[in-house]
Amino acid sequence: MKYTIAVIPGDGIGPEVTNQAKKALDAIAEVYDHIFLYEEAQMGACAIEATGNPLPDETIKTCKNADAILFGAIGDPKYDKDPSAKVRPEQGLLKLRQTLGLFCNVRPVKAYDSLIKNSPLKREIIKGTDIAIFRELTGGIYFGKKEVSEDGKSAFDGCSYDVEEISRISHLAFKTAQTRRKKVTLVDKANVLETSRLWRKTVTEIAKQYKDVKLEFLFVDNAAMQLILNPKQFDVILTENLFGDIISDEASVIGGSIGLLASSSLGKRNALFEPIHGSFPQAKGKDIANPLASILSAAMMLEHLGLHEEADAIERAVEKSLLLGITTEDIKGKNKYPASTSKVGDFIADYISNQEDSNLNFKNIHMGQSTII
Ligand SMILES: NC(=O)C1=CN([C@@H]2O[C@H](COP(=O)(O)OP(=O)(O)OC[C@H]3O[C@@H](n4cnc5c(N)ncnc54)[C@H](O)[C@@H]3O)[C@@H](O)[C@H]2O)C=CC1
Ligand SMILES: CC(C)CC(=O)C(=O)O
Ligand SMILES: [Mg+2]
Repeated sequence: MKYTIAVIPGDGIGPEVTNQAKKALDAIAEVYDHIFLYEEAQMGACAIEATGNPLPDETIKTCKNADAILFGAIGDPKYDKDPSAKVRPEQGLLKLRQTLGLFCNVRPVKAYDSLIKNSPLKREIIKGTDIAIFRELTGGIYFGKKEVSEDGKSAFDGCSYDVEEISRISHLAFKTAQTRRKKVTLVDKANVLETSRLWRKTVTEIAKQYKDVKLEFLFVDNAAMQLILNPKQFDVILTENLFGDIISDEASVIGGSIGLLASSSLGKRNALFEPIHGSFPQAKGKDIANPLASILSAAMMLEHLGLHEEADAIERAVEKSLLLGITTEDIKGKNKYPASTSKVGDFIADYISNQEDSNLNFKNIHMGQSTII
């Protein structure tokens, strides 16, 4: 089959990690006889430099016409250091999510057995953790009215949600829970916020349609603590935009690194796949960033396209790389011969191409010094 994939590499490490995801997809295309047509588009700081606009119309058009969108990351210190900048890379991403109506951001978090021994968290606490975070992506405070007073001495960010915005993601969260361990935890701040009280009321009503799913509530401050103390209590976490953004970065510690966490952003017509991390500018051009979150985002994209076997093939390759220690320094540490970004990508692609060959000798897979089997 032929698929058109809009690719938005973005800024910082975005292009490097997206290139590795494309290597994995190219290997899949070869093994499973597909054609992936990549249509590259600009967004973020690079788009501001080139056009003055963080989300050019051309990018929106490319995304709308594609079967799926693969995105790297945006963001640049030039804008982070300048609070008065009126045009910012992040506006591009927010506008794309809003324009395409990508309201449901799914962020899976799992503890890989092969990484648990190196975790700062206790083995018995994280072993077996498997959480799906459902983060609302086009509402809440990120999209509310913003104001700065004329004298610059006060600022305002409004947060609003309506029943429809809460309902559509909640149904997806409950349906997913039905295929998993049948539990949804709504994370909110309903002891303080009106928007959170609307979430509780709406989700409680919706839960009546999913009687086989248990619904629990946690305040976000407690949820942040519970994630570290007892992450196995969670199956599906359902939450609003800001809370989901924050607790998913926290939850990535359970997974071993933020460089491992992939996500899908789903709308009615379009779907975008991206790592949860940002543009990690300190690593730009150094070939040290972990590409696995981007590669696993490509796997989520294949799953979305109905290519289940192909998605599994990528996941198996990722698990193998973790098992063999063919990993970047965020997982391995700087002093233990970490593999570079591109070497990890090469390994994943080679493994996909050759995994049917049970006699594959991993020592020969272009890993140079990082081959330690
Ligand atoms: N979806 C997106 O495009 C996002 C963009 N950003 C933007 O990214 C820029 C940097 O933001 P930060 O807060 O520093 O977040 P970040 O996620 O880029 O980096 C935070 C830390 O996570 C680690 N990290 C991130 N990605 C990694 C990878 N692939 N491999 C290994 N380690 C990794 C690094 O230790 C890094 O210092 C900012 O301009 C921000 O606005 C931030 C979050 C999401
Ligand atoms: C860069 C922001 C717009 C959002 C963010 O941090 C995220 O989606 O993870
Ligand atoms: Mg974030």
